[in-house]
Amino acid sequence: MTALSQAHCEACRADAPMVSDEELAVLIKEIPDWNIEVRDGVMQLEKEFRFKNFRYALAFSNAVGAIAEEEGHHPALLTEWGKVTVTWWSHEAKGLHRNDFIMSARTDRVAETAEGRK
Ligand SMILES: C[C@H](O)[C@H](O)[C@H]1CNC2=NC(N)=NC(=O)C2=N1
Repeated sequence: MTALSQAHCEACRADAPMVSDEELAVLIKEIPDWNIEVRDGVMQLEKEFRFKNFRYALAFSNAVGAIAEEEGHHPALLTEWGKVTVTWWSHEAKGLHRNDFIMSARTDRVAETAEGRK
C-alpha cells in the first residue's frame, strides 16, 4: 500500500497546479501498471481491469464510483463485459494533478478486494 493510496484529494480547481515533469516521473513509479495517455492534448492515467463477467465489472465500477464521490474527484469509466477501463485526469484543469495519482492508487486498492477478478 503506497502513501498515495492513503492520501486524500484536494478540491478540484481550474487553476490547480498540474504535476511537473519531475513530479510525473516520480509519481508514475508509484502506480506502475497505469498508462499515460494523451487525448486532445490532455494527459490522462488509464488502466484496464479484467473480470469474469459483466456483473463483476459493474460492481467494481460502482465501487470506484463510490470512492470518487467520497473524494469529489471522478474518473471516466468504460464498463464492458469482463473489463473496466478506468481513466483519471483533472477535467477543469485539463491535465494531471496529484489527485489523479491518488485516485489511481485508491482504484488499485479497490481492485485488490474486488470479486470476480481475472
Ligand atoms: C463541481 C464539482 O466538484 C467539480 O466539477 C469536480 C467534480 N469532479 C471532478 N473530477 C475530475 N476528475 N476533475 C474535475 O475537474 C472535477 N471537478
